[in-house]
Amino acid sequence: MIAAGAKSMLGLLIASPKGVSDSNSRSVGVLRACVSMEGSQTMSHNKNGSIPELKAVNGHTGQKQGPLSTVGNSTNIKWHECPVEKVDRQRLLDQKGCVIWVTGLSGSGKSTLACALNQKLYQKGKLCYVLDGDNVRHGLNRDLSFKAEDRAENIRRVGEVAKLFADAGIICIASLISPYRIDRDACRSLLPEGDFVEVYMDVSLEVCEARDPKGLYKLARAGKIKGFTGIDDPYEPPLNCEISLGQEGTGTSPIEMAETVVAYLEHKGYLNA
Ligand SMILES: Nc1ncnc2c1ncn2[C@@H]1O[C@H](COP(=O)(O)OS(=O)(=O)O)[C@@H](OP(=O)(O)O)[C@H]1O
Ligand SMILES: Nc1ncnc2c1ncn2[C@@H]1O[C@H](COP(=O)(O)OP(=O)(O)O)[C@@H](O)[C@H]1O
Repeated sequence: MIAAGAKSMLGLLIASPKGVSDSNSRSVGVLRACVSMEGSQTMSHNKNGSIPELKAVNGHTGQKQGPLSTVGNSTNIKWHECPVEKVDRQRLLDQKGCVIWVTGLSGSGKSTLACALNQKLYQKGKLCYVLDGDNVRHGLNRDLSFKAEDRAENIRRVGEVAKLFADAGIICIASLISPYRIDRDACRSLLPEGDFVEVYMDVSLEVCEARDPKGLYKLARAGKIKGFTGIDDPYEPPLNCEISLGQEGTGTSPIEMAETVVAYLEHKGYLNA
């Protein structure tokens, strides 16, 4: 996709996470598309074979704007603006950054859908990243248990990370049980209207329990796992999600479900800048 001139270089660099939500719940940028060109070398990208012009070139590498703020326990902080903005990254990628939030019981098919969707979008040349609950608990969230406040913190962190990916212009697929409505709604409120797409895996407990691919329901029923979602811990289904999958009469294979989500994204204009 990227044809670089001999001495040109394009990198997606992860900058230090300075971002916090301001009062407008503005998207935060920590992924910066950095372009370095030497001499007359040029880089080509996108359909026209050229790097899109920056929306606003202000001749400096960044500046701190606005008054000092206090956000949570962080005092005397200032927002740092960069000349490369979300809109520029989106034009580079020819897509719009957003969060596909997949919620449902354990065994409802969240991870399977996330991977099938990632694959479909990849085949369309779209950049995605999957944040899977199980996987994120291997690293960033390894300090969290399954008690209610830790699940809330799990969702909050993944919501913030997903917001950063969306700000990077990436289609971020977050697949977590995320059992509590209030936590999912808090993640929704971090993003601009429309950029949070809640996908509910509407698969009954009976079906999930019959699948039981990890044997966890069996352990929970035997009392060997306490506080298991659906057994002795609650799951609150969404009231107003964008997409509901898994009901009788709709395409229920992972591929059909992924196609439903792709069609939604296409219809809403997320697959073009
Ligand atoms: N008590 C309890 N309740 C529910 N799930 C449990 C529990 N203990 C371990 N697991 C395993 O952890 C996976 C869910 O992690 P999540 O981060 O998605 O959960 S949550 O959103 O914080 O509720 C979940 O993975 P999935 O089956 O992919 O959903 C389980 O394998
Ligand atoms: N659409 C589907 N139809 C039938 N079985 C599915 C479907 N999606 C996933 N599965 C199966 O259900 C089990 C749980 O899927 P998984 O994606 O791991 O769920 P979750 O991430 O919600 O725990 C796996 O054995 C998987 O092969």
